[in-house]
Amino acid sequence: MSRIKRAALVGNPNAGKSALFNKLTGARQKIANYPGVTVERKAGRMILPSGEPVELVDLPGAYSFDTASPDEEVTRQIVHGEFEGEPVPDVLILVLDAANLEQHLVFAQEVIALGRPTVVALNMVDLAERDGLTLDPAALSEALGVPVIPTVAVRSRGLAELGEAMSSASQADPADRSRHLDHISLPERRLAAKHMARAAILSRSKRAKVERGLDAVMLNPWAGPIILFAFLFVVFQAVFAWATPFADALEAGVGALSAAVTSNIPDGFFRDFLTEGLFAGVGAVVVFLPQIVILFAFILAMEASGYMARAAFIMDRMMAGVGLSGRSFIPLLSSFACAIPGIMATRAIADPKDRLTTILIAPLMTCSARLPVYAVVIAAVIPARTIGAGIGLQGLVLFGLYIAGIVGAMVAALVLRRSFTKGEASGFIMEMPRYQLPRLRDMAIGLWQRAWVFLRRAGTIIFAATIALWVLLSFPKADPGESQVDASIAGQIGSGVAVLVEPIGFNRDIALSLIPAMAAREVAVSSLGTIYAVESSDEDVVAERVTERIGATWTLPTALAFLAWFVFAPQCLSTIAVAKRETNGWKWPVFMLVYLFAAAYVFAGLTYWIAVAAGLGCR
Ligand SMILES: Nc1nc2c(ncn2[C@@H]2O[C@H](COP(=O)(O)OP(=O)(O)OP(=O)(O)O)[C@@H](O)[C@H]2O)c(=O)[nH]1
Ligand SMILES: [Mg+2]
Repeated sequence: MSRIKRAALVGNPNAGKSALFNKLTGARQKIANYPGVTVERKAGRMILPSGEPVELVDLPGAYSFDTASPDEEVTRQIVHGEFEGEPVPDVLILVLDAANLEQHLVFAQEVIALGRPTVVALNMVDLAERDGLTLDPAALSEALGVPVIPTVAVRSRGLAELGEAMSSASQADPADRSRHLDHISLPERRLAAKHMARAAILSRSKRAKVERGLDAVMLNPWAGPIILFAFLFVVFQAVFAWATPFADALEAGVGALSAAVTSNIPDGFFRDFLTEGLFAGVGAVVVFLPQIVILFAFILAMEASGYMARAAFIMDRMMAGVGLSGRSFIPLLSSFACAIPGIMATRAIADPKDRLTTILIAPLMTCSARLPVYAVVIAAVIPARTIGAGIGLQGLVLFGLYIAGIVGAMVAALVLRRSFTKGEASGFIMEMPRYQLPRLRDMAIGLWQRAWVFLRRAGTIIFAATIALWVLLSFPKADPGESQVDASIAGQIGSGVAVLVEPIGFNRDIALSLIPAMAAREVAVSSLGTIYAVESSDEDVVAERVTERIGATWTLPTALAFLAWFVFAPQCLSTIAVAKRETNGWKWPVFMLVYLFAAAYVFAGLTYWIAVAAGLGCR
């Protein structure tokens, strides 16, 4: 008996490959309802019903083996056994969207023509049923010459049968598989797909399509953008309004812990480390967990429902205006979470210059690491009141900062496309995924993963950068009456840097916080927390909240300039590292650093001087 060692999931984008992969291996790969989610190979272990272990590889979706984009190239190489260090898979699991059969059968013929042991997972049969389709898997199997197993990946339906079919497929006689599907042209494949789909669909009820009605509104050239804009507006209102009670509770918790430490641990190095470094510093970032969770709840719902691809479609026209296509929109929207997956997602963009431009502007999209920075300053200097119709002023300012990032990105793209990455905008074709209600379980897992990422950052990079700063702030010890910050090594360095940033309205504390914040943006908040705690430790044992100190010591022009700085400043080492990897060298990441820092300096300066000129400087 021949044993299967390796199997690979292939198929069109958004067929449900990763959903199947997760169920078969117990992994938690990202799945979302738009094409181009998976951009690199991921391996996991599945156990066949016979007890045999198999290495299963999840691949990026592809439309054809005539590859256009870097992610499709990975799929082509692995399936053809050309991927370095990876033997050719023993069995291919060809995943088809049952509700989109005709389109998916075009690439399916190319896969089957390879003549390798293949099993078809006819996935999403639940959606096909919802659309009123009755399918005949046997007829499809007959037409394709390979076994066809109906599955519903997200409900684990059909998995055992799929496993059985994999075992027998690897044992089938190779002669059975020669279907002579190769050497036929694309138009011929399209025609054959049409016939096969017709034969496999037994009946099609005339059920009214909810989708079409919905899309008539969602994709309408007038209503579409208004709905998208309104949706984003609600998101940022919610980030402030809904999070407040939770954030307050967390803040009280951190305060109570700090107070408990102060009263139970004797005065000294260790106590200062806990209260000034850990609670005042790292704690100042952790309290933004509720905001992060709310933001991600919206992003995940947008991804799962199928609205993400609609948003890309709506934005395509505007993107074309700056020389990009709607293709760039999804990587850019992913960058709202974090620029790293955003930059990775550009692998789905075929045109190299489109892709490079998108990588270069991705850091301008407001990532979730900026949220604590924005939120802390907004809470400190913008009054928490409504400006009528229940619209919160703080949420409005936050929304404005996100818009500033988007506008900045568009202007940057416009300039880049006429200079460094010159070229025409390429066309945009994307299939619209079906609308689906987000599944609660998937949402919960997604939120948990994001919360965990945030907390892990707090416990690692933010912790390390803050503690390093705290140590530099604590030595040498100040003489009585002298400020500890002024006396410390960090204070000396801060005063040096302050000379550079004073023209744009930054004070010494800001200058000081910007240096460790090169590691990650949130470190600006934890650093300010630690700086203020060190400064106030004599009078006030329990650290004062950062927001109160900022409100009391910064002028409004300074606070606004600080916000403008963070719209542009590329303060994230990991983003630079990923940009280096994805562009194969240092040239573009260095370019990115230079242009973004220059923009940050200019715009922070402009903001400061305009605000001062407008008389906002008076308290
Ligand atoms: N209703 C239903 N939804 C499914 C099924 N399988 C997957 N989905 C959903 O379809 C969407 C796409 O699933 P993915 O697993 O990300 O698709 P993929 O083939 O990996 O897509 P790419 O990585 O872009 O190539 C997700 O929103 C899934 O939750 C299914 O059998 N039924
Ligand atoms: Mg996938």
